[in-house]
Amino acid sequence: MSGRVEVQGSKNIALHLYAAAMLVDSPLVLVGAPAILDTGVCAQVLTHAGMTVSVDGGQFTVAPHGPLHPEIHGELGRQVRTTCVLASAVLARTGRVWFPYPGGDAFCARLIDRHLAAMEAAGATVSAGEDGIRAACPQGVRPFTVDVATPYGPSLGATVSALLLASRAWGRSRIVHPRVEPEVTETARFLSERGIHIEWGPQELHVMSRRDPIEGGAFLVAGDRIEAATLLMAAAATGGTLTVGGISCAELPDGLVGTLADAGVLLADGHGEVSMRTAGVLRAVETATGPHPGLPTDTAPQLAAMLTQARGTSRITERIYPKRDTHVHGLAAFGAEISSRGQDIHVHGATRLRAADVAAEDIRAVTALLLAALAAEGTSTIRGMYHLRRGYGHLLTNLATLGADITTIPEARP
Ligand SMILES: CC(=O)N[C@H]1[C@@H](OP(=O)(O)OP(=O)(O)OC[C@H]2O[C@@H](n3ccc(=O)[nH]c3=O)[C@H](O)[C@@H]2O)O[C@H](CO)[C@@H](O)[C@@H]1O
Ligand SMILES: C=C(OP(=O)(O)O)C(=O)O
Repeated sequence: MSGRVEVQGSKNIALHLYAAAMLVDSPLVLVGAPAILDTGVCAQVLTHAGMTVSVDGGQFTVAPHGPLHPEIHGELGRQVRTTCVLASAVLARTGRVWFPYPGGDAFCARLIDRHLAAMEAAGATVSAGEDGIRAACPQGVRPFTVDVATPYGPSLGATVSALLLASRAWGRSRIVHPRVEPEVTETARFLSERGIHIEWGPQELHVMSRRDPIEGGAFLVAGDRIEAATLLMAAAATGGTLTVGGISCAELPDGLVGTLADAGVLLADGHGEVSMRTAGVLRAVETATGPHPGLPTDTAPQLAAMLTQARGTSRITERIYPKRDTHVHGLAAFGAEISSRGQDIHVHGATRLRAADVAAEDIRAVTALLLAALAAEGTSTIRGMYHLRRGYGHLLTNLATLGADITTIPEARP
């Protein structure tokens, strides 16, 4: 598959900005909002909380009017991962909130204790029930110190929750062991541009907020580095060449660029685009996911699919989640020599994949299976497109532009 395509705005950056949007006191437009199911769900969450929201042509427009309803809608909140971050914004604004347990991909336990610790540190009494969690601080949130480290490294989501709480805590707050991922730095840039003073130390983040209104204005959502990685790997797995617009090499994490280079996938920076070619047959790699700028955990399933076409035995070690391997049995159905043991996934190649009928359980697993189907001989059927639509707006159209022949069949939602 070869050609030129554009990535849309980043799913995971946009999802955190939708939460930050609940802090503004005047209209805000997020430009480049991805056309994904999660964007629609967040728009409804904000509407339920009392904001006026419209989503049109990549513009997510939000206007506050009056006090917020202190609740994240139960059914909606259970559909996205950033529920605690959305709840932190409501708590920061109203001094109370009820929210359901988060949704998102269920590839393993995804704990939320650090989000709750940030709420408690900001003065809230937090009580967890069967259906959801209530947090209340009738006097409003106050400046605080919270450590967002977990056994798997600092939490990205909890860092953003703490940032949002600190932005309305009127004083100086400290976030210890923050996660420095683009989702965090872009949310911090959004807040800084709106008058929240943020200082980055080696192990700490200091946030100074004053009682001034937080103005909306406009903010551009950065390109989706995970979608770009998915497209690059799809082209590499099928022996093609590709140019991806809407992103630059500087936005691709070093761990991703280095792993691709080791596999023989060479990238070159253009003007706001990345070009890719392969240096002969793909080679096996030994790599591990890790904090930014390491190899993102959200690219590991697609990488496993690409490595089925690489000569030798590859090893991908997962360091963010204890186990993220729901793609492994699906790839094996295509004839891939792949196994999962503890945090390691081994792939032996190069394998001539054969068409398969498979079902995917989460967003990156579904794209890994799609990559395998494109590299395989024959026509495959992949179920679970709901997961794809949750995070990719026009991946199928992009793949078709590059030469894939894909037909979508309506299926019931899980
Ligand atoms: C640091 C990192 O790579 N984060 C990834 C994580 O973000 P997300 O924000 O969803 O997850 P976190 O960074 O919060 O979680 C990372 C790890 O910490 C644990 N944890 C988290 C919060 C908490 O309160 N307690 C706790 O123990 C989680 O179970 C997980 O093992 O998943 C997203 C979707 O795959 C990815 O886009 C992010 O890149
Ligand atoms: C797991 C992911 O998403 P979520 O956190 O929304 O489930 C992902 O983006 O790879």
